[in-house]
Amino acid sequence: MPRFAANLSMMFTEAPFLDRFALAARAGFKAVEFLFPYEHPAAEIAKRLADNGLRQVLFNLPPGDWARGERGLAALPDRRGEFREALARALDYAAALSCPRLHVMAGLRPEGVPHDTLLATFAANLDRAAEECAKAGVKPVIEPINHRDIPGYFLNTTDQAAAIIRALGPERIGMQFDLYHCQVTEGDLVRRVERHLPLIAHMQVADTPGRNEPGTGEVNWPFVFRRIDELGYRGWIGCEYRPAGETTAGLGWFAPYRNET
Ligand SMILES: O=C(O)[C@H](O)C(=O)CO
Ligand SMILES: [Mg+2]
Repeated sequence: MPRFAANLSMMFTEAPFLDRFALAARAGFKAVEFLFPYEHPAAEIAKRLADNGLRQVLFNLPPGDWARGERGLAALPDRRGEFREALARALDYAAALSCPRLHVMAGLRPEGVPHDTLLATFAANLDRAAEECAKAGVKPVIEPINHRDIPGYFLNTTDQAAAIIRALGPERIGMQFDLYHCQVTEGDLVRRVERHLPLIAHMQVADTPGRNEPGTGEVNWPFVFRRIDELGYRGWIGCEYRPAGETTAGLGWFAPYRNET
């Protein structure tokens, strides 16, 4: 059965961030992910994880100035120093939280910079991240993101991500396969999971078109989850969705999987 992790950046937002760990545990989750932990001391988050019997399965490197619209640094040639600092900071938190995956966000395509320059920067930064992460027992992951949610994001399709991962080594870099983004950009979900399965190191889910919980939109999730299980995927699926209403009221979809996490 698939294993689901609560995304504490998008779920349980009825409560302050540090209180969401207990709510996720009470709802039956055994693992969590979120976007960014950096507003809180790592020790504080580690305590919440321990107190609630939760595993941390993923979070993101610092993305630049998120409030100003920045969405990652890794493909930006003039931000390489900042990327190195972001990587070091993320690895400090990953050690404190025993987190096995770090999402390396590529960033938005700057005007007038050739694609090959961005790609070479992304590859060089990922190569460095893979080296540093390997020493810490962490796997960096990259995620294709649809251009409706993040116009201009550098990494957009699963094939683009797969080519980068294969060039750098799938044992060093993994794919963060967000089923929501794949449905928006490419569709053909199950065939794309089958195609990229050897490269997939983390998954995320939200229904389309609203990015709400599974069962609120157009995808037959019981079929997709059953196929993912049949394919032998044993990683985590992060619930990176905006609850349509109160979080626990929307967890009916999770009931068949609750004991698996
Ligand atoms: O938005 C997403 O799907 C990504 O997972 C993310 O980390 C932030 O953009
Ligand atoms: Mg995602």
